[in-house]
Amino acid sequence: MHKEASTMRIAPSLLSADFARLGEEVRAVIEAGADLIHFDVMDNHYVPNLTVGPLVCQAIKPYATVPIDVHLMVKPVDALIPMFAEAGASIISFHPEASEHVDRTIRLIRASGCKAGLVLNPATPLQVLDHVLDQLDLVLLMSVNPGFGGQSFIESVLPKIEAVRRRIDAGGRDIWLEVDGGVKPDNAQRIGAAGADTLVAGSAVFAGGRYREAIDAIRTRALAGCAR
Ligand SMILES: O=C(CO)[C@@H](O)[C@H](O)COP(=O)(O)O
Ligand SMILES: [Fe+2]
Repeated sequence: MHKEASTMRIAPSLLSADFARLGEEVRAVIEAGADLIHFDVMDNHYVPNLTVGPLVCQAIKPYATVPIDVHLMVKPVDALIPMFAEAGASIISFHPEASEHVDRTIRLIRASGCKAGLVLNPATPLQVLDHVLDQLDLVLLMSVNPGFGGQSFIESVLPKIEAVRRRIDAGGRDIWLEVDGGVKPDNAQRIGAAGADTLVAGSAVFAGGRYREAIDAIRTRALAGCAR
């Protein structure tokens, strides 16, 4: 299935939420129109930062009436997959550099009942998709180097989004194309025009405190880009 112009999912990243009130934050962004909850897991090994694990995913699950989109920035990755599936993840994405056997890790995610995503850093070549794209439910393109919220969007990722969109459309399967890092109302139109259908936004949603305004602005501008 090719991208429909009306599809633009917004996934607020909890990395910029108030961690003392995570359940309420999850509820608030869903009420404000979030389609997914993006849950960033960092291990201070694959990336130089440390966040949260399956226990916290399990704790927010009762508040999450939309799918939890787990972004694993951990190495090694396989042992955590069944734990996150058990904790309520709907989508689990990982970085190919963090797995010795990418095909096996994708199969593990799907066998655990979750949708599988592969995450490409800004400098990761598209060739990593070559033999696995038809097994994926989602491709996540990083538009910052992973590890921190609040960084600036790396413009050179735009042609990469276009290239992945072409590959997905050529394959004819419904694979989501998610973009993560530095997404703001200001650049959402260009990201939508390049072919993304799912946008992660952390600081842009949580920093201003006006969740609905921020989510609506990102979605409206991204959809305007699709319509061009
Ligand atoms: O995975 C990551 C960072 O590694 C992201 O999900 C960020 O948390 C997004 O935050 P903003 O760039 O939107 O502030
Ligand atoms: Fe992320």
